[in-house]
Amino acid sequence: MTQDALVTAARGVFEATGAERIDPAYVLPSDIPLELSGEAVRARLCVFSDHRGTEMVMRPDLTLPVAGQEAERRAAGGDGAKAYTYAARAFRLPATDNDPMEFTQVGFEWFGRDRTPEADAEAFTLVREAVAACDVTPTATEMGDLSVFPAFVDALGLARITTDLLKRAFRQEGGVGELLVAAPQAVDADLQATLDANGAKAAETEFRKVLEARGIPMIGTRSEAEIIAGLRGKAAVHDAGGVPDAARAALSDLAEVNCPAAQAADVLQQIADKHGLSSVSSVIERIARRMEAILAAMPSIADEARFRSGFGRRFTYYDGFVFETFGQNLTSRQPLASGGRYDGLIEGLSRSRASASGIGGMVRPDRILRAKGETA
Ligand SMILES: N[C@@H](Cc1c[nH]c[nH+]1)C(=O)O
Repeated sequence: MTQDALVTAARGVFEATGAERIDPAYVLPSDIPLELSGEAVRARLCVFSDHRGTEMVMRPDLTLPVAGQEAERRAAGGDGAKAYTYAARAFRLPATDNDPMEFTQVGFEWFGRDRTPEADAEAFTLVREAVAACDVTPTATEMGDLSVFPAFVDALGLARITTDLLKRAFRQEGGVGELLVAAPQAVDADLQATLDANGAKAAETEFRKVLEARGIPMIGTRSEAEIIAGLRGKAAVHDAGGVPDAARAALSDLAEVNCPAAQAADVLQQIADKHGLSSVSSVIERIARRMEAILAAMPSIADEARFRSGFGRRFTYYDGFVFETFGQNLTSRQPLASGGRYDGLIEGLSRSRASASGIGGMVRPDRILRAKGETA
């Protein structure tokens, strides 16, 4: 199959559901993708300035502009359940030699449907139908659920600042490992003025002085405000003597979860029982029901899918089920299909003028071609 034939095949699967075709804005103000992409994607955004010097960005995926358009529609009074489908170009700076800067994603986004585990399963199996229509054999699937870590943290009953810090750290590259050491390091002395500064602007000024004194340029993908918030949290946790032992033990067990997806609910339940965290049971129940529905529709997935507690940070907008599917000739950073749930995105993009559940998924025909050992 040529790449065009793959696009047609995948698109046919999504259009057969009755979803509306959409081709939203190519160019977005950069603040939206900057906030909502995880660090891995953020570093790869194609950014430029318009005539006023405002930073703009080429859409790094379709979920963001489709959700942006849907947020506008809902903020203007539109409602109901909506399903969209696209076969459209997205843009990211290549992470490897053989990755293109511009590529096609064929996918769908559903808004305003019930937030059920059965809907998660339906979205997953629809993506897999598109993969099957492309006649490629997946080699592996990774699953995760971004509501698990926050639920465990909440169940631990920690001080608010520690809870916030842990949740934020989970979303960042490197994860929470650094926070789970027994005796956390104090924040360096030269950063004290930043911590003591009054107000965000003053803190940023102090922070820039430290960077200058140390000769460090701001080249990372985290903003100054984010770094300072992280420093504040770390200092507070250090002052409090670190994350309490019982919480560290529970979160360390959680961080290690990497098992066949069909066992995920049981494995998580054992950790919850061991550490006496009964309030996570509804999240676990949801994972069990979702997997049951996926297995009922696709029994063969049992051998292919794994569940990892730390999985799913590529986009910050995900807040529930997430998955990626891989094939031959692709690295672990090059899924040929992926998707997930983002129930908070419409509310975020509309600045709370609207809210609606969201879930979607897509396939990448260029990678499917590679997985099949064919060239464009
Ligand atoms: N936009 C995601 C895939 C997705 C679609 N809908 C939900 N998730 C990506 O590019 O990886």
